[in-house]
Formats: sequence, C-alpha cells, structure tokens
Amino acid sequence: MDGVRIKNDFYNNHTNDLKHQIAQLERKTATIPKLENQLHKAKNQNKVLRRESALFPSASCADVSRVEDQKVKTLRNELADLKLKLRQLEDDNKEKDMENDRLIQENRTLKREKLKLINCFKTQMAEKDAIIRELNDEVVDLRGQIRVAIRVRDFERDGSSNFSIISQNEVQLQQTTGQSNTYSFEHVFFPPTAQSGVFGEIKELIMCALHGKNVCLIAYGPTGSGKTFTMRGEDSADSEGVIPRAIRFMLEQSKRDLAMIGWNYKFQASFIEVYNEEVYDLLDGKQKLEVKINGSKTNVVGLKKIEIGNISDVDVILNLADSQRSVASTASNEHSSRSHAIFQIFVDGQNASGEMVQCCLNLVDLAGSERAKETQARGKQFTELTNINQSLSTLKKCIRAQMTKMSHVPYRDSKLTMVLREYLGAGSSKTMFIAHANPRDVAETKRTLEFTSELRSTNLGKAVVQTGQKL
Ligand SMILES: Nc1ncnc2c1ncn2[C@@H]1O[C@H](COP(=O)(O)OP(=O)(O)OP(=O)(O)O)[C@@H](O)[C@H]1O
Repeated sequence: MDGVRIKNDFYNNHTNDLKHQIAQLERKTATIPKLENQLHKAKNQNKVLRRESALFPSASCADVSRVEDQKVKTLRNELADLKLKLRQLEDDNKEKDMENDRLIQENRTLKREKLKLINCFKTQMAEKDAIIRELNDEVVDLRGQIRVAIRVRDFERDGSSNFSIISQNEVQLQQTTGQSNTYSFEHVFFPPTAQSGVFGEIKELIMCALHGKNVCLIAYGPTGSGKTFTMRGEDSADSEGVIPRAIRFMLEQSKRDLAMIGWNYKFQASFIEVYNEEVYDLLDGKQKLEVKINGSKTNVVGLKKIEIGNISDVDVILNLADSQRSVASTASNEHSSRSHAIFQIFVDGQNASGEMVQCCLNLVDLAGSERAKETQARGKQFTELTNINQSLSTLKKCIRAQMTKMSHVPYRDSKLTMVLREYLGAGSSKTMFIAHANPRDVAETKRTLEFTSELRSTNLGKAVVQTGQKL
C-alpha cells in the first residue's frame, strides 16, 4: 500500500511540475508576437540606416559627425559675430538717440530764442513804424495839404526860349509881349526828369495812403503837356508812370515791411472816366454810372472794383481801361484825352492789434485845358472842350472856396468834383497837383502856372486818418 501511495505522490508531483512547465511555456509563447514585432521594426530601421549610409558612400558615421560638428561650429561663430555686430549697432543707436535728443533740445532752445528775437524785432519795428508814420505825416503836413510841383516837358529839345528854370522851385515864362513872369512851386521837374525821379518825389504821399489818409494826386495842364505820360506812362519799364509805380510800391510795402509788423492789406482798383459831364466805368464795358451825394459820402453807384493781388493785375486793369478811354486827335496832341481819368485804389488795412485803416488813393489824369477860340474846335470837339473847361473851372472854384474857407464849396457843379469831393475835402485828404507845362502853348501854360502856383499858399489843415469799418 505504501508503495502505491509513494508512486501516487511521485506521479502527482511530476504532474504538477509538468503543469508548471506548460504554464511557463505558454507565457513565453505569448511574448513571441511582440518579439516578432520588435524584430520587424529593427529590420526596418536597419534598412533606413543602410539607405542613409548609401548617401555618404565614402563617409563613415564619424566623418558625418565631424562635418556636422564643423557646420555647427561655423554657425555658432557666425551667430556670435552677428550678436557682436548687433550689440555694436545697438550701442551706436543709443549714442545717436542721445545725440538726437540733445539736438532736439538745442533746436527747441534755438527756436524759443529766435521767437523771442523776432517778437522783440517786431516790437521795435512797430515802434519805429509809428515814429516814421508820425514823421512822414509831419513832413507831409508841413508841406501843406495841397502841394504843387511842375513838370516841364522837353522844352530844350524844342528850342523854345520862352521857358527858363530859375531854381529847383522856380520857373520863368517869357511872354510874346516880352514880359516875363516867375512862378514858384514845391518842386520843378525839369527835363529830362525820368519817370522814377517824379515818383521818388511823391512816394511819401503814397505812403500816407497806406497809413490811412485819403490822397489825391492830380495831373493838370494844357493838352499835350505830358499828363497821361506822367500818370499812365508808356510800356517800357523806364517810362512806366505813377499808376503802375504806386501800385507796385504799395504791394511791396504791404507784403514786406508792413506785413512784418502785423499789418494785412487788401487793395481794390476802380477806373472812372468823366466825359462830357457823364461818369463811365472803364472797368465795366464803359457802363454809365450815377453819382449820388449822401451827407458827407459820395457814392458812385455800381462802380466796379477789381482786387489787386499782384502787379500783373495792374496790367490787365490798365489795358482794359486804355481800350475804353475817349481820345481824339487835337492840334496839340495826336492822342489827346478828351476826358478826365480817375484811377482809384481802395486801401483796407488791419493790424494784429485790431487797428484799421480804410482810405482811397486817387490818381487823376485830367483832360487837357484848351481855349475853344485858340483851337478853333467845332461840333463834337467844341462840346468836349466846353465840358472839359467847365469841369476844370469848377475844380478851381472848389479849391479856391476851400482855400478861402467859404461856407459853400460848389462840388455839385461838375461830375469831376462830385466824384473827387471826399478826396479834395479839407481835413480829410492830402492833395498834390503836378502842373504840366507845354512850351508850345504859352497862353494855356501861363493859365496853368497862374492857377497852380496860387495853390501853393494853401494849407487846409491836417489830414485825418480814415479808419472805416471792420473788413
Ligand atoms: N516828359 C516826357 N518825356 C517824353 N515824352 C513825353 C513827355 N511828356 C509827354 N511826352 C509825349 O508827348 C505826347 C503827349 O503827351 P500826353 O498824351 O501825355 O499829354 P497830355 O497832357 O496827357 O495830353 P492831353 O491832355 O491832350 O491828353 C505823348 O506822345 C508822350 O509820349
């Protein structure tokens, strides 16, 4: 029995061993697919490595690694260089920024100093301008409110012996009777006085207009004596007359010196013709205009005013007026003006502190005085001459009435004096006559000299600054 039990135990033990071994085998078998998978992957990696090594047939892995190392080293060096350069540039930039800041600061300081200087300069200029204005006005006042100069045209070239110049202020006229008369004026423009010389003498009057005073400059004298030549002049720069020169002067003064001290000006021009006691607008197709007097104001109804911004505007205005003016051929002048021409520049000025001036500069080219009997004018020419002489005679009467402080001044007796009324008026205007002498017309020249030299004694009082209304 014991033998059987022993055998059983042996078999049982042996069976357990076998079961254990089988279980172990089964576990190992289960890992086979995983190992196969790993093997497959290893084979694939091997293939890749072989392909890559085929690209570097002659280089071993160590060679490849050395090359790569070298590349990395070079790149590192380049990077280090770039970093160095970047640092240098940053340093440079910092320095430049600092320099820039310093310059900006310096610039600000300079600008502040410059502004201070400009303001100081402007104040000084404004003070000096005020003094100059006062002095200019005093000089003009001292010379009288009505001033008279005379221009004698080329009498020497004519060979005329009836005229002689005694001094800077006096001329002598020898009459056919043998009698000689001496006439005195503020200034004698004897030939050959250039146009610029004439303008130089009247410049201060133009300045008065910029300072706000009404100014009237009148060319007076016999026909053919050079009135239009003085006022309008001719085309070349040297022979330009008072009108273009006055406008250029006003534009220059207003845009330069006066602008610097804060004055701002606006100029407008009008051009009136008084022909046969009618008033025409030379800038508006010779429209006939009505003149109305309202209290102390004269109104030329509908008068066209053209703004003058620069000197080229003047050429346009003068050419327009020239094409419309009434001229005729007379015994003394092939292109005689049969009308009075009144060129007006309306001045509107304002300065930075609100001071204002509003006045008018009148540049008047009167028609030539002639005697109908002496010229034997007929028909249309006779009518023209009668009207010219009637208006000139009214002008004389008005001036004489002012001189003698008469209560009634007959402005309304002619269109010429109606239009000029405000600008010839006592206390509000500066007037200058430029008498013209024509040595070929002794009788009419004598009448001109008598009337104009009589005006020399006139002093109608101080001119008044016209402030007008705000622009
Ligand atoms: N000072 C001068 N120098 C050169 N030429 C002159 C001078 N004065 C006048 N003349 C010339 O004499 C001519 C007549 O002059 P202008 O027409 O100016 O006279 P006026 O007095 O206006 O005559 P009117 O009253 O008949 O119109 C013109 O050809 C002009 O060029």
